[in-house]
Amino acid sequence: MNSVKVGFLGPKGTFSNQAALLAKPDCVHTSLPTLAAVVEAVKSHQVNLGVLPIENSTNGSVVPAYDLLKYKKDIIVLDEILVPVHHCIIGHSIDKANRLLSHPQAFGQCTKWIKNNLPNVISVPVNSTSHAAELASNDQTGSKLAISSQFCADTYNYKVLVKDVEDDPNNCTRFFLIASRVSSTIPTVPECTKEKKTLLQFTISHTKKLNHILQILLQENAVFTNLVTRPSCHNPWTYVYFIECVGMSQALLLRIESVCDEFSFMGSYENKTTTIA
Ligand SMILES: O=C(O)C(=O)C[C@]1(C(=O)O)C=C[C@@H](O)C=C1
Repeated sequence: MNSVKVGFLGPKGTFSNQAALLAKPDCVHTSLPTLAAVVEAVKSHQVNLGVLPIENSTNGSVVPAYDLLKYKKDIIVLDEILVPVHHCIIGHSIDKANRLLSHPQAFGQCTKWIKNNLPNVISVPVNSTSHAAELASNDQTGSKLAISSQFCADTYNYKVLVKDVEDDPNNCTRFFLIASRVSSTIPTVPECTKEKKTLLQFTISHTKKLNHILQILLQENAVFTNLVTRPSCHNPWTYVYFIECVGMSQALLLRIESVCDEFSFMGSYENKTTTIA
């Protein structure tokens, strides 16, 4: 066990906990109550690393995670971690239930099962799948169910009523492994190379500059793997852009930066999702 601390959205038993164990099995894993607490713990060096759910293959971008990365020049992404996500129903009784608890992302990944099996049950969003499982398992009235994981059920010996309720059996969530850009214990300035995936964050003075940036990427055969926009929160209908692409180079970074108002190279890491054929 090494002394490097990895923060994750807890309590223990979340998919974020699984991501931390997958990425850094020999580190100290620190449970935190919210995604904001994970980012803050990294920034304040309470932990050396953090895992942040960023995108699900069924439900799309984890918007709160992107909003936590907005304008954060002191956070760097060191890696992406893919966790297969199989949801189960935890609780005491399907028939008595009138509330279904889980993380909001989980509801969006289990829409078919919920519609077919619990059409009249009220979905109640809570901070994480393991918190949901704790509430449902401790509810003696039997009125609460949770969407959570077998990992969580095994961790606390909770009762699993139904397995694999996700819409897509290939359901998978992508996590960023984040660190403080100014870290004494972690090498945090990954080299930007053509083979790796690179994450950039920027703002532009006019949307037509996005065309220019796309043209620059096209000229250099860089391949887009993801593009997310979030409101700038400075002026209506202006955005912070997060782009990931393979084939970035230092020279390309400088050309893109010259077009942007604000620009941040947020990290470069092994591409685990996109075949660049
Ligand atoms: O609640 C958890 O178990 C989490 O780790 C969060 C989270 C997410 O934010 O997407 C992670 C993976 C799943 O997609 C469901 C929820």
